[in-house]
Amino acid sequence: MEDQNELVELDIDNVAHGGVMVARLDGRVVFVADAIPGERVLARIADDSKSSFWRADTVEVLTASPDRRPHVWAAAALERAPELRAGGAEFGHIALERQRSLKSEVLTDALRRFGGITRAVEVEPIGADAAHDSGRVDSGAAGGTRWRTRVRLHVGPGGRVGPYAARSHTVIAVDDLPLATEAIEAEAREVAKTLRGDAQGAAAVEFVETADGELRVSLVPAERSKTGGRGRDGARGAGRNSGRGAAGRDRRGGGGGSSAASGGQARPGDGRGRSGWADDGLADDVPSATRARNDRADSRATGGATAPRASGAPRADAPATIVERVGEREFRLAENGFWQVHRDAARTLSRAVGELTREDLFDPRAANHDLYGGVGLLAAAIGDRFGPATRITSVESDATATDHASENLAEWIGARAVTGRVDRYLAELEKVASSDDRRRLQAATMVIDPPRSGAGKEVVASLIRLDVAQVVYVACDPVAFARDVALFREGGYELDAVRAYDLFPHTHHLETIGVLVKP
Ligand SMILES: C[S@@+](CC[C@H](N)C(=O)[O-])C[C@H]1O[C@@H](n2cnc3c(N)ncnc32)[C@H](O)[C@@H]1O
Repeated sequence: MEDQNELVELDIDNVAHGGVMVARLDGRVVFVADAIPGERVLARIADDSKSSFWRADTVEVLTASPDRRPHVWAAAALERAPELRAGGAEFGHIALERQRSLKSEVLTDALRRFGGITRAVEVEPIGADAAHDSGRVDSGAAGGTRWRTRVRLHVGPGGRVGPYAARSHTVIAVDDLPLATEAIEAEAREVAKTLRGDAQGAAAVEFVETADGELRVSLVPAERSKTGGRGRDGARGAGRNSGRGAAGRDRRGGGGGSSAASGGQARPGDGRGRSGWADDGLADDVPSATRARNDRADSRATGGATAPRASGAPRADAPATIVERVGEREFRLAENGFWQVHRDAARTLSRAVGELTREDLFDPRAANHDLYGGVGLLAAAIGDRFGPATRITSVESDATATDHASENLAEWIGARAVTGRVDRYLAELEKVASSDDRRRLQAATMVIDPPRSGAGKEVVASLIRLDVAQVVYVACDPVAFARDVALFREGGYELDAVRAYDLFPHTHHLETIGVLVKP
């Protein structure tokens, strides 16, 4: 029997959820990183502690897939020792089209195993990667790069700034950040130089570039970084010093983590692991010390690259408000607030939600909701699609986001934003709803965009009991989505339209939108 660190030859069978591939060794499942189905690889056993499955890292490709490409990020390539490969681009060695077909297999498999539905769903490219299909010119570079407008890097020993290595918390040095916007990459380079030797007590650095090119940088203090920042689930965490440019600002990521939960049996991880800048860092509660820095004009003057600047004046605790844009519409949000990571994601999701919501089931005067609403992005998409008379309530656990949602939705007189946990909000609604309320809820469209763990039993059960007309479900985890779909099906709903988007190229992540209706 092989041991950890032993080299084995493996034939790669298929893809698992979580960015790893499946091989078998003496009948045991082995989850293999940096491989492609159809390949034969030499792999090093990295974890043999579980009886049901092992993990391994590819060290050499013996028979290459025709879809193998030079890794989009040298820091994550096979040429590096597995423990020094950057995390957060676990599909970067695969042709983009094949990446999408692998994601499609994962979604299709999840729907079949967990949702009881046989339906193949294509994963569609977005932004510049879709431009050749649509004829539309989008921002960002093609080839799945330069889309990440939110990045978290970590500070290691000696003030080394970099991503975590894949599947570990080792901070590794990198020369570039090809998935990040060019401005973030340039800024990260400067910040890394500044912090080298004097990390200023920071454990992480978080970067945001807004739609208007404003760059915000935050230092996350060591004492608070362990509580994380905010992932897709919006969990609160780290405090930080924040400001525009060179050291002081933050945000979350959509891609990320060496997640897993392969098609239902053995699982290579918990699906929310952290790796590299894909670890969704989003911090809160910013104390003091801002570094004022490049604004858009500065960025332009320097071709997007921004020079470092010494720390500026201290600032108040409250995070600054930034502006993001979807088409002509502006969204105000806290600099550390949730916003989609890919520069074209907000637009893609807004459009998809508008298009997929069933018009025949939509009643503008019903008790429509945008659950897990953030700053109101999807409520606005519904308002834009169905007009000024649209009634819609956004429910969001983050009070600052709710305040911003109220502002962002101000043009719809029937729109309001509520701070609360969705499960509690719905439970209360069930308790207090009058018969008129119940009729309005029965006619309602519920947009739900929960964290990676999904809406879960309680929320789905409430929506079923409220007997709502349709649920437009935006999901960043295909397995959690499929599980919730199964619950809806048990409650008499069926999955109507479903589409999926490659919002996180070169990672294993994908976004799915499904509409659930009563047949
Ligand atoms: C995936 S984001 C979606 C936000 C928004 N729909 C968008 O696209 O910008 C999920 C949001 O849910 C919030 N959230 C997480 N758990 C929640 C809960 N149990 N109840 C209410 N909101 C929650 C987070 O703060 C975050 O803003």
